[in-house]
Amino acid sequence: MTDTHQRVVVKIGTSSLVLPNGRINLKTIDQLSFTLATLNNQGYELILVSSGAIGVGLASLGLKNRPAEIAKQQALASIGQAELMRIYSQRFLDYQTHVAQLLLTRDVLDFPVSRRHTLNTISTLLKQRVIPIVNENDPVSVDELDHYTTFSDNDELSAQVATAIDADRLIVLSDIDGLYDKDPHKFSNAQIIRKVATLTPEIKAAASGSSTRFGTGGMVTKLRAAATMMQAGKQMILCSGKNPKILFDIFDGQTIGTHFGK
Ligand SMILES: Nc1ncnc2c1ncn2[C@@H]1O[C@H](COP(=O)(O)OP(=O)(O)O)[C@@H](O)[C@H]1O
Ligand SMILES: N[C@@H](CCC(=O)OP(=O)(O)O)C(=O)O
Repeated sequence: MTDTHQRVVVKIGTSSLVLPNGRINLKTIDQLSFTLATLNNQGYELILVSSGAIGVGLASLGLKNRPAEIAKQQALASIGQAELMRIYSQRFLDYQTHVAQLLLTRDVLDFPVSRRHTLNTISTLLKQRVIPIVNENDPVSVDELDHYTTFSDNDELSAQVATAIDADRLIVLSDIDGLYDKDPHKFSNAQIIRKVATLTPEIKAAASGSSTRFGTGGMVTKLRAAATMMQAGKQMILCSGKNPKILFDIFDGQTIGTHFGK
């Protein structure tokens, strides 16, 4: 292994898991499973934070658009999460690798006892060379009065998990290959930024929301995740999730996408 980073969280967003026509992107899921299984065999400790419950729920029911009602979104998430895990389990088993599901809410990581149990579960899985697949527990997540259980989204969730388990780095696989000086889906002259050492006001001003149909937080939530990682003295890499085999190049030490932090 040429890379010194041993424990790594990989986050993949809905727009990489669902095709523009709303169907499941089996090619990406297969490449992701193959790549993570191979890296797991090489001795890296990997945690996958996967979005896609609602997107896969929509695909399963043949629906085109995300419903506005929260109850319908939560029902879709519970349908899609089961199907998503079925696909992951099947694909990973093709590569002789077991996966496990962890559905988290914010309070689970906020309260010391549940936090400790969750982290113990993750480290036990890692010792057994099982890859934990984490998502927010969308069907039960609520924000009301003083009871906050939701993460703002999975970019934040992945940074919270990465710092809690003391991962060396977080790799965010997105529908875009890095941070640009403005949204490349809106400006054809946008330029990629390869290295971000500090989150300056100019960098923050460059980031806007998602302009894709399935994405949620856009670059704003990715910068928040980067801030969490950098505050903890850790690195975040933002790169394209189109072909997750790109992870091999990153683990080989190549500079791909945008690197935040050290
Ligand atoms: N400065 C920027 N650089 C790159 N992408 C940006 C920027 N500002 C906004 N975006 C948008 O953020 C999107 C990625 O976020 P999102 O759609 O939530 O994807 P994901 O599902 O991968 O989390 C890009 O496709 C792009 O439209
Ligand atoms: N927990 C939700 C995903 C939330 C989310 O942050 O999505 P994304 O912006 O696509 O990473 C789901 O599984 O549908």
